[in-house]
Amino acid sequence: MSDLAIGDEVEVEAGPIAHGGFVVARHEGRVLFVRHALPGERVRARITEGGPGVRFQRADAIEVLDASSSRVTPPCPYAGPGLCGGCDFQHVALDEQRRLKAAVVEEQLRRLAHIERDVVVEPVPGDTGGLRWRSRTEFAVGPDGRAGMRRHRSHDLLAIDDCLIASERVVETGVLQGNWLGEKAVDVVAPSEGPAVIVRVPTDEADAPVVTETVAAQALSRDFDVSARGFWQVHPGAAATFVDAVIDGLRPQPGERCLDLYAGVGVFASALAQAVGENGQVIAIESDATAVAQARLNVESTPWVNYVQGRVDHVFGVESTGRVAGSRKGGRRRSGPRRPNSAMPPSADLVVLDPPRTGAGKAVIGAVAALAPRVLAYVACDPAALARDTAYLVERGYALGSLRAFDAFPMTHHIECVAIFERDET
Ligand SMILES: C[S@@+](CC[C@H](N)C(=O)[O-])C[C@H]1O[C@@H](n2cnc3c(N)ncnc32)[C@H](O)[C@@H]1O
Repeated sequence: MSDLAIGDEVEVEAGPIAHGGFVVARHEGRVLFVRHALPGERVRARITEGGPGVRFQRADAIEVLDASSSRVTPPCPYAGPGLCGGCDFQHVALDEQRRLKAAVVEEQLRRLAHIERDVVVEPVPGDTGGLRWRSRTEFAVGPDGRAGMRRHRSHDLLAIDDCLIASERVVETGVLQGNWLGEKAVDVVAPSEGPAVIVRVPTDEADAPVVTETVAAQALSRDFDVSARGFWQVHPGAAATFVDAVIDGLRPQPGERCLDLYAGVGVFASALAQAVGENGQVIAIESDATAVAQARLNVESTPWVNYVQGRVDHVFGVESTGRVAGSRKGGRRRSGPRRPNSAMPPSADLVVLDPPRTGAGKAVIGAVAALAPRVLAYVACDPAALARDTAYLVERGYALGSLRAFDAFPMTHHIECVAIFERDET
């Protein structure tokens, strides 16, 4: 067993890409998760986390001894070992970033759901070389009041004078030149319409303005109001792309009953409402009170959408195990019987699930499957959560149909998938 300590340096051969954007390497039997390396490269890696006796350690590739042909000079001067914790793929050619992300989705599906699938990662329409796409960026504030980025897995602040993935409109607010002394962070939002806004976090968070975001999808073309601190896809092309992928996969018919779970301000609920018409029904569930208040206004013109505020597991009358997004660190969900909310129907034709990174979980998947929908669309920002929930859906008699993967977060390891599940009639 290796007894490497933090700060030690070793020469290693970089193996395959892993979930989280690291490559897997081995040193004297110990697994190293190495940042800033590419599969097949020989690198000098410095241990950054984990000491003797742990199962794996983290490391950063501080020198490339034998480079991959897919390696490029990072466009951003703040990307690299020990620097900004944001972008971890700036050293990778854009096409190869997408191949690596595809490999991660394939590997998670194989390992956690026992499904073999070739995945192709598509660019989001309108993407310009993977830079200047981020319409919402939260900057940390240092003790001197300057806004910047945190170093990887650290509270240390890196002062920056530009962020190449942030939209020009975000940077042009002057946020990086301002003095934000006394704030924990500043959030800058460049909505589809109106000027970019700066929100101080957390002092006047409660006063975050409402901004307008426009979705120009084939399935839907309209504006949505959303709090500047609320959830909205950060790539300007993403919301419309996901709406179209979901509607293409579900093929809603007039009069159908749909559920939109983890519904945010109503982007999928609204597209479903339009597709099923006034003889149909959409029940949308969202836990965040501000998002629900905005959603009710956003879907006002389609009164056949019923918004229910609450946690999806509680509304279904089940209790998920595991950590809840936003709960105390390490907190566990209580277990015990609950009653489903009276708004819950006995059956549904179509279901959209768009959970946070933790996924929906076995209990929610079980409750959804019990409604026997003919098709489900699962919008996933974490391939491991998608693969786990896929396994639960397969156990409940659903088969994975189409799977589309989108590069909605270029220059980072993150990816978004839209998976379609149909009842397995075989
Ligand atoms: C990935 S976002 C999707 C929002 C929306 N579908 C969209 O595309 O704009 C996940 C949403 O789930 C909400 N959420 C998180 N945990 C939840 C839970 N347990 N029950 C209901 N909503 C939850 C969040 O507030 C957030 O709005």
